Amino acid sequence: MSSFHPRQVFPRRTPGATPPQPVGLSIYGLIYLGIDTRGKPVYVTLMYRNILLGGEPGAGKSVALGNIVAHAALSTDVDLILIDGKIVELLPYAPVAAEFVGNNMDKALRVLGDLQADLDERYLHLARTGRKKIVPDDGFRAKLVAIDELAYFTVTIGTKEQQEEFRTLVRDIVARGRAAGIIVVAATQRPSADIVPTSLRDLFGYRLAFRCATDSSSDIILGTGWASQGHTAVDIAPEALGVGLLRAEGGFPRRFKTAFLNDNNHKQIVRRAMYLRRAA
Ligand SMILES: Nc1ncnc2c1ncn2[C@@H]1O[C@H](COP(=O)(O)OP(=O)(O)OP(=O)(O)O)[C@@H](O)[C@H]1O
Repeated sequence: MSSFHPRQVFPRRTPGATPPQPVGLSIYGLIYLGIDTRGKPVYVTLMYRNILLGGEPGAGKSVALGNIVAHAALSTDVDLILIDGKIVELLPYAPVAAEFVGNNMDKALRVLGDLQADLDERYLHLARTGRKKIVPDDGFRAKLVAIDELAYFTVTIGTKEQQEEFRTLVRDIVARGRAAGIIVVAATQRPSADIVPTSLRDLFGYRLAFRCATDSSSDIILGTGWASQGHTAVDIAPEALGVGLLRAEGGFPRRFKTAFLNDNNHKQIVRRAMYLRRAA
């Protein structure tokens, strides 16, 4: 499995040497998220998984989401579907996205509807071949769906019916997508039971809680009972931007700080991703 290393994406050039072949990352590889309290790197593997990010406004969700989207952009084996109610967070990646949705409920529903139809086709293929998950040889490309601010589409914009339709589509894509090579990365600054009901939360293999106002909000992301065992995102200091608790399926929450890519880093990554994707 490949892990992110700047040399891999920006290979060293020797004057006069044959230019190196462009080398991208892979969505099947490890995705670098940051560094833990013992100084160890923290990675996630998102293929066949989903990740939920929650926490107070300004706690670091978009930065973490940006790290994941950056890795996916540099991975030529995945298509990006970006749904960003705030528009500005993911907009820099629009040039390398298969779909970019801003604050537009109709478009969000259309894009999610298309994903659901794609999902049906993938499951039909799995049924025909008698297998349980899509592999690269099946000819279906992996897709990464990043949603920045779930609540924006489930309580703020659109009609009640549209919000319900959005919820239903997201739940189906999260539930069935992992085996079919469709990954969902969803963020919310409102970790409450109406935005993230337990039945939806439990479908996410990875949960990442940034600073939360209450133990119950922290538990809504990490899972019921963790706060009472001392694992709560409430005790993250307000000034500890980018510090969060990451829990992988069946594991203990692990405290770490996300890597930080500034606007210029993102611009460079998008340029590189455009080049890699053209060459692929
Ligand atoms: N790992 C980090 N290292 C340094 N600074 C960080 C880190 N993570 C976040 N920050 C700082 O905190 C600010 C807010 O982070 P971010 O936009 O990710 O928050 P958010 O949780 O997405 O907020 P909102 O819900 O309001 O969108 C960033 O602009 C950045 O200045």
